[in-house]
Amino acid sequence: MSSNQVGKPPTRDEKDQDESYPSIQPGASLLLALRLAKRPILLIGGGLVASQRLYFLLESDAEITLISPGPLHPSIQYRIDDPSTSNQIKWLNRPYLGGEDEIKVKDFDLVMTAIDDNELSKEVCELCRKERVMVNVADIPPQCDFYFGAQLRKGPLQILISTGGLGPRAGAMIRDIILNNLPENIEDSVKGIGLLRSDLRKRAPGVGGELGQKRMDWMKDICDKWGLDKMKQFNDDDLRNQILDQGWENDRQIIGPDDLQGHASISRMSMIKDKISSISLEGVTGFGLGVTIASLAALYMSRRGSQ
Ligand SMILES: C[C@@]1(CC(=O)O)c2cc3[nH]c(cc4nc(cc5[nH]c(cc(n2)[C@H]1CCC(=O)O)[C@@](C)(CC(=O)O)[C@@H]5CCC(=O)O)C(CC(=O)O)=C4CCC(=O)O)c(CCC(=O)O)c3CC(=O)O
Ligand SMILES: NC(=O)C1=CN([C@@H]2O[C@H](COP(=O)(O)OP(=O)(O)OC[C@H]3O[C@@H](n4cnc5c(N)ncnc54)[C@H](O)[C@@H]3O)[C@@H](O)[C@H]2O)C=CC1
Repeated sequence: MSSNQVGKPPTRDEKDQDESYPSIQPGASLLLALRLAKRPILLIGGGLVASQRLYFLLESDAEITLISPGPLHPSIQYRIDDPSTSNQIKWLNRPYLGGEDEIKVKDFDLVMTAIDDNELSKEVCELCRKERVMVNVADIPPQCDFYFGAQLRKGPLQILISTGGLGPRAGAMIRDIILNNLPENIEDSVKGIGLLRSDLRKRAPGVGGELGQKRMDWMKDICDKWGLDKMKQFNDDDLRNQILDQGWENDRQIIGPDDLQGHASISRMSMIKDKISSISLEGVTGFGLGVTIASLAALYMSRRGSQ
C-alpha cells in the first residue's frame, strides 16, 4: 500500500471480503476512547496547557489530583471553585517534588505533566516508566505514551485528530474543517441509533453466538438502509417499536424509511424536513411520485393549525 492510500482492517461488509490485505505501515498511534469515570488521574502543572487537560478530564468524569503552586490559570481556579466540578478536583497548592514527593505516580491510572520544568518532566516520565503508568509529558513528545489531539464533541459524538506530533495547530485546523462540514444536528442521529440498539439488546439480550451475529447484521443493514440523516427519527419511541416489531420480530426483515411513511408516529416536521432535503438533493423526479411543494405546504399548515 502506498503512503497515500487509506488502509483499513477487515470489516463485516461482504464487498470487503476479497482477501486482499493492506500492508502494515508502522509508526501510527493507537487511537482509543478512554473511559475514565472515577479513575484517579494525576495532573502536574497549573498553566494554560494544564487547563486544557483539566477540561477534557472533567468531561470524562475523572477524579483529578492537580499539583501546582498558585496562582493557577483562571479557568483552573474557576473549576476548583465551581461546585459542579470542585469535587472532581483535589488541588495541592505546591510544587511537585518528583520521586521525593509523597504523592506517588503508581497510585494513578494516568499521569500528565504540563510544566515549564524540563528536568522535572523527565523525572516524572522515568518514575512512570518504572511503575508502568501511562504518561503524557506536554513538553517532551518523544517521552509521551499518549498524545492529545485536536478534538470536537457534539453530545455522544467525539472526533480526535492526530498528526503524530508533527503539527498540533494544523490538527486543530483540520478539526475545524470537519466541524464546519458535519451535517447539522448529527449528534441526534447518533443518539437515535443508540436508542434503537439499546431497544434491540433488550429484545435480544446476550453476548456473542449466533444471536449476536444476527443482531449485528440486522443493525448494520438498518444503518445502511436509513442513512445517517434519517437515523434522527429513531429518537421517536413509537417508530423504534414499529421497526423492531415489523422487522426484527418478523424474520429480521430490514424495514426502511419508505416502508413506514404512512405511520402517524413519524414526526411530521421531521418528514417535511427529510422531504425538502431530498428534493433539494435529488430533484423532484429523484424523490418519487406524488409529492409536491403544495402538499408539503398543506401538511405544514395543518400541523401549525393543530398546535
Ligand atoms: C505532541 C503533542 C503532545 C501532547 O500535548 O499531547 C504536542 C506537543 C507540543 N505542542 C506544542 C505547541 C503547540 N500546541 C498547540 C496546540 C495543541 N497541541 C495539541 C497536542 C499536542 N501537542 C500533541 C500532538 C498532537 C498531534 O499529534 O497532532 C492539541 C492538538 C491538543 C491538546 O493539547 O489538547 C492542541 C490544539 C487543540 C485545539 O486548538 O483544539 C499549539 C497551537 C495553539 O496553542 O493554539 C501550539 C503552538 C503552535 C504549534 O506548534 O503548532 C509544543 C511546543 C512546541 C515549541 O516549543 O515550539 C509541543 C512540544 C513539542 O512539539 O516539542
Ligand atoms: N502539548 C501542548 O499542547 C503544548 C505544550 N507546551 C509545553 O507545555 C508546557 C506547559 O505550558 P503552559 O501551560 O503554557 O506553561 P505555563 O508556564 O503557563 O505553566 C507552567 C505551570 O507549571 C507549574 N509548575 C512549574 N513547576 C512545577 C512543579 N514542580 N510542580 C507543579 N507545577 C509546576 C507552574 O506553576 C505553572 O502553573 C510548556 O513547557 C510547553 O513546552 C506548550 C504549548 C502547547
